[in-house]
Amino acid sequence: MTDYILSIDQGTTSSRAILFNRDGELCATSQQEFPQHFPNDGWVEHEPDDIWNSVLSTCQGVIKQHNINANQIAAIGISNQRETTMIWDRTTGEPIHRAIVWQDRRTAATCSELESADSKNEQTIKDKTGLLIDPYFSATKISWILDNVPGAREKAERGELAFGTVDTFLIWKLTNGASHTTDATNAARTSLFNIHTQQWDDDLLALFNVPKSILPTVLDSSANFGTVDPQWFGESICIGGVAGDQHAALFGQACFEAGMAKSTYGTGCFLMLNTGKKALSSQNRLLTTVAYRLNGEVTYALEGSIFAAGTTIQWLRDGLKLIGDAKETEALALQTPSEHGVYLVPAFIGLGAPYWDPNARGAIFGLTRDTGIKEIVTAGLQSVAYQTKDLQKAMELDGVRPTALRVDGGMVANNWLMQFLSDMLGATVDRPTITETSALGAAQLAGLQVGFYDSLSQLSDLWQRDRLFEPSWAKEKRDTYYDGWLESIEKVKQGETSSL
Ligand SMILES: Nc1ncnc2c1ncn2[C@@H]1O[C@H](COP(=O)(O)OP(=O)(O)O)[C@@H](O)[C@H]1O
Ligand SMILES: O=P(O)(O)OC[C@H](O)CO
Repeated sequence: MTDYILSIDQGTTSSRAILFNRDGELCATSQQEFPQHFPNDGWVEHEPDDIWNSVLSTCQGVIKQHNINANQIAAIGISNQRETTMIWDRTTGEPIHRAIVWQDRRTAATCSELESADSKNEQTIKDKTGLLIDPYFSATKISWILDNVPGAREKAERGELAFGTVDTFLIWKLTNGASHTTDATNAARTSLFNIHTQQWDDDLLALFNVPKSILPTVLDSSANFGTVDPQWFGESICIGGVAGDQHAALFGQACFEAGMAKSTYGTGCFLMLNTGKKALSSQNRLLTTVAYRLNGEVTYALEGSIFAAGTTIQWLRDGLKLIGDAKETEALALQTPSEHGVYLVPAFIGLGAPYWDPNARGAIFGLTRDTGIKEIVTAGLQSVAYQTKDLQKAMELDGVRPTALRVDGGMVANNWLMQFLSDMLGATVDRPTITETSALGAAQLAGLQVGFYDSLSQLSDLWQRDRLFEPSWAKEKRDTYYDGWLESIEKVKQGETSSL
């Protein structure tokens, strides 16, 4: 009897393995952080071996911890940090460069050149991929590796190299090189995939100078991605579900109806709204993306991507040493007078949606002689809610308003922040019992593939509320707070970007 799904959640700062049972209950979890490398200003890299070893040991860890045999695992699901780019040798399996992480800004100049080379480029990319021109996405990272690792481009032209986002790399490793695949959600974040035709796009490959031979095969999010080599867990297990972590979280939050939205507060913050079978094109610099693809049928989403959420708390802890633990932020915020007037704009690596300004940098405004640790920490928490408000406003300008906002990620444990978020949005904020929704979504996608589950409505029924936060502020109060944020944003912007 196979009783479990093993879910891998490979995130930006840590890898997690979680065992779920048929009822979607979390049975065991193991997590391992790994080093971040910052070799140059704005560069962020991961060592592929660190990613692989942390995934392997956390998977082996949960199997041992829950004292099960690997033959009790029906399938494996993978949810992963998106856009992060790896290229390896097809024969040896050796990466030819460290992974270039989604946060990395080294290709900012390449992106500006692409924009100025031809005014049509931005529109072409937007029409085909739903994305903007930004170093965030994989395409310019791939080209950078091919141009900067000696001999790489020639090898790629000869078909000797393989590209993958983290999902593809893990599938390759787990199957011992037998499967070079990805799913439609991950492909949709490369800038090379046409989200309407669901094909790698020759025009985009030419524009970004990427040879087709290095690309993986794109499958549904629930599909047979290959069989895990028995050397890793002692059994052959099917990899049945794969999705980028934000897409997996939308799925794990059971946002299956158009209008339903989730917002994940981890390292960054990503708000995704299900738009159904319609790929809604934003006029306010939000992204159009594949929510998930099942049986060849695509469900689309509108996404707002914020680069700094939990990162801000980590910076307050590790950089400024104002706190010893992220949990302390809640008690400090509770002690802070509400009219403190401090705004912290965490544009550490520029601003993401809806501003998309890679050159903006962070700042703290409104300091007085009274300002202390608690005001700065509170302003850090509030910046997360203000940025979500920016996304809500952009969505409203695009004519959509989430019917429900379900939240997840490490930061949602903070009740003060969730209440402030609800007050700032003027909307209810719904927190589920399982906040490991990326892992849950990947497990459910895998479970659908192997018959563990048979319908989306069955999965909807498994979703359970922990707590609903309701807005308590009058509009005037909300506007006063938010206006101060918008003024602060205007002061840090460097480029010609959108204004809200
Ligand atoms: N109680 C809390 N209040 C505020 N932030 C928190 C709290 N607990 C955790 N965090 C922040 O949440 C982040 C971790 O969330 P997680 O979803 O695990 O991130 P990721 O998957 O991106 O690595 C960290 O940046 C941490 O600082
Ligand atoms: O690792 P996370 O959870 O911060 O997610 C990263 C995103 O997928 C980047 O697009």
